[in-house]
Amino acid sequence: MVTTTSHDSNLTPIEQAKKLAAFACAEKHVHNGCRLGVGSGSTVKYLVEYLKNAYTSGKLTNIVCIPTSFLTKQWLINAGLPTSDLDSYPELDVCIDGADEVDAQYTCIKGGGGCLAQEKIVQNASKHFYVIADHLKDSQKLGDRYNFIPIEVLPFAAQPLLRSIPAKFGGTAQLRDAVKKCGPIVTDNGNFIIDWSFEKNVENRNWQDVQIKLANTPGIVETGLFIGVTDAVFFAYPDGSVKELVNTARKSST
Ligand SMILES: O=C(CO)[C@H](O)[C@H](O)COP(=O)(O)O
Repeated sequence: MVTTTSHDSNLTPIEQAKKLAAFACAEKHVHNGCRLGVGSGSTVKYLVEYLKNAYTSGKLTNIVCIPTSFLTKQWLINAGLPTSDLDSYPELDVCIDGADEVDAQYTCIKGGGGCLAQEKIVQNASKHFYVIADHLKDSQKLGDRYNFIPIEVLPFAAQPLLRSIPAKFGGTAQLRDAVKKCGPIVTDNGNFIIDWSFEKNVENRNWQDVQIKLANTPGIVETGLFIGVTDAVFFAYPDGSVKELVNTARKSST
């Protein structure tokens, strides 16, 4: 029996929404033979559930999954899904990932789970990028829903960057602390995360310009800003509805 239904009455409304978004997106955009980038985070866990069901039932065949984090890799392996890496599959068809916030221009903040560098690398290797999210991540303007931009930095550069990022761009910056470890979070790449709380009252901020300046700063590995790369977002609501918002600007450029 194919069990790709997404309804689960044991889930809270918000978890149910995450699951609905993941299932609806995968149902539409993951095809047989797909080389699939698999994002990170609690919404992606439902994507892995969908893939496991569809793959073991024979509904999906010949797929290969490329994880964006250590934890996603473990989930994929435990689910018995064919799992590989960018060394073997440097070009992917589709990447599906969660987000912390998506604005009206489809710009995303990612990295709440600290996996932003590998997520961006896998997204960049993929022809299409789809975001799955519950409705709480849907915003008009970055900052309406989420408070900071995660930035992965080399540990060697962390202290100067904690001063220079707010000095150049405003707001405040802090090193992300691990919960059960005495010290900062260490990413899958051995780096630290600076959470930059940007000022919310800046009108028409040019995020592309901010991204370019941050990316050109020595010691910054990557930022959680995903600009101009999202083909569509699947937002799901606790009432069971799912909206696919297609980025028409992106469609005409691909
Ligand atoms: O970017 C991410 C991890 O680095 C996640 O996709 C983002 O934080 C959303 O996570 P969740 O689905 O748990 O809300």
